[in-house]
Amino acid sequence: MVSSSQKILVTGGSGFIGTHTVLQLLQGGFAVSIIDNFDNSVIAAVDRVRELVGPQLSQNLDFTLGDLRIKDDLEKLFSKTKFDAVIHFAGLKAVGESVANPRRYFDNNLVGTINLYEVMAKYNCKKMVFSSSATVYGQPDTIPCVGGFQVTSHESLWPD
Ligand SMILES: O=c1ccn([C@@H]2O[C@H](COP(=O)(O)OP(=O)(O)O[C@H]3O[C@H](CO)[C@H](O)[C@H](O)[C@H]3O)[C@@H](O)[C@H]2O)c(=O)[nH]1
Repeated sequence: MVSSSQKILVTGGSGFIGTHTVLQLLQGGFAVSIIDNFDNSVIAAVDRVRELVGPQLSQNLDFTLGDLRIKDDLEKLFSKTKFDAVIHFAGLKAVGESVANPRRYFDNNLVGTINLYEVMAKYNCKKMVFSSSATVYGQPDTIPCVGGFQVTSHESLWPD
């Protein structure tokens, strides 16, 4: 493995924003672990990241096929690796589907995130970047949204 300063767990790291983030992290000298259940991605996305960073930095990337709803999947990861931080992208995000099937969204997004927090706490991992959504701002008067915007009443269950 190439020398790297910190180890970051990226949940949902084979998804759209996840792969871009993993690429930047590897190029920035971090070691990265991805956990993803391939609900909305494929292994080819991880292979492409490896291709882009090259064989040397690829040694700093490992992948686990796992599901945040299954706490044991997280336990296995955290018990063998000390993570400096977690970046959490593993979530479902189709607004229409979240209204049609709220239980699926509750399980994936809420239960998965609670499991993640609990296992992080157990292993004393205290840094988390949570990827939220601009939909928490409803229909803002101006774009782009910035952090100080008021969070409004939501138009669907999903941002909640
Ligand atoms: O329970 C789940 C649900 C999803 N995933 C994975 O999470 C990744 C999510 O990536 P997508 O390409 O579907 O989504 P985006 O990268 O575009 O979405 C990102 O930005 C969204 C905001 O717009 C949300 O914050 C979301 O969590 C975050 O991944 C996918 O690989 C999917 O397989 C899991 O591993 N577990």
